[in-house]
Amino acid sequence: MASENSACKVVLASAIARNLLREVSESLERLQRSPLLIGFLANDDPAARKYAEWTQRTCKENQPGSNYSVDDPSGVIYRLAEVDREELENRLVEANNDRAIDGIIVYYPIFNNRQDQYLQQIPDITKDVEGLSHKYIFKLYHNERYLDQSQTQKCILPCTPLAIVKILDYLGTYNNILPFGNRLFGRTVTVVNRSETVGRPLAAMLANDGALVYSIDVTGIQQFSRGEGIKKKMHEVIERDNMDLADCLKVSDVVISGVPGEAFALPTAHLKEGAVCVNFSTEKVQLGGRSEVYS
Ligand SMILES: NC(=O)C1=CN([C@@H]2O[C@H](COP(=O)(O)OP(=O)(O)OC[C@H]3O[C@@H](n4cnc5c(N)ncnc54)[C@H](O)[C@@H]3O)[C@@H](O)[C@H]2O)C=CC1
Ligand SMILES: Nc1nc(=O)c2c([nH]1)NC[C@@H]1CN(c3ccc(C(=O)N[C@@H](CCC(=O)O)C(=O)O)cc3)C=[N+]21
Repeated sequence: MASENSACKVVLASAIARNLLREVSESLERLQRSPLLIGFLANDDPAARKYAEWTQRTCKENQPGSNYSVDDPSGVIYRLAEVDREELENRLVEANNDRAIDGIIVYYPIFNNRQDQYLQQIPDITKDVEGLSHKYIFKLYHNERYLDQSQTQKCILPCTPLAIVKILDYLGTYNNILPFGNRLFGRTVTVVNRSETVGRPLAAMLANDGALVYSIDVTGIQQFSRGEGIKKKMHEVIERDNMDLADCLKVSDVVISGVPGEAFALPTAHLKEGAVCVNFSTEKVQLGGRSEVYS
């Protein structure tokens, strides 16, 4: 977050991503063959098309070495499938049965109604790269990190909440003296957004990691936490009708915003000294502003 205050530091996500991309290419090199990711585009949504282009670009950037070629790819191979939305369900079933396909991504919205939730459940869980299968979502909320008893298969987490976790880990918000799964103990976080794709899973993940989280949306404030001394196995949610955004900011070590549109203003005067601020919205956050902007 930019400021003339010299104690402030702006950190770009690209610097954080560099280390992670190295990890990705190292693990790709250990594979017997390059994984194939198929992206299904079945709408005219410009944001979805952009996201499909970004997926393709990221796959190319993850080629080990610089001599990537379509004929000799080594890394993640990406195939874009532009399909009619009425055909999508059958194409997904085919992709599930096709042993050459390792990962499936579907660009939403398709029908922009509950049929999209139905479609989310079609990709096989072993190919669902976005973690949209109900089993993954259930495990996220229930703080179960593995698919199997012997803990060999980690659950897939939604990418934007996971990216924010990685950012906070890089910045030292995770206390690595504590055991994994409890490393946010003692931290207070405000998340301004409670969408089903980002804000709500993020609040749950941070609370499951031990944080006290204030989750803010247009309807009000909820507290996500594992209770006093993080004694509970998974987070619980309590309505916090008595609090406003300023109350949350004053006690938060971390503030995460993701409000769509350009109008949202973060009342920076209420920020705690040394607070870490992350914005995942496509639009910039206005700085300053009144404390009751969320309502
Ligand atoms: N960087 C990334 O990877 C991603 C970025 N985005 C961006 O993040 C933003 C949000 O995306 P979604 O969560 O999908 O949007 P959404 O529209 O589904 O949800 C918006 C959330 O913000 C809350 N909200 C809206 N105005 C508010 C206000 N004034 N005060 C407090 N809460 C308010 C709503 O109640 C809702 O919980 C968009 O700009 C989107 O483009 C979304 C997904 C990934
Ligand atoms: N199954 C599915 N999953 C999605 O995650 C999904 C989707 N369908 N359909 C389309 C929307 C749109 N979307 C965005 C991703 C990044 C930014 C974003 O903000 N990106 C960065 C830049 C990213 C870059 O340049 O690599 C930015 O604009 O600053 C916004 C929006 C995800 N979507």
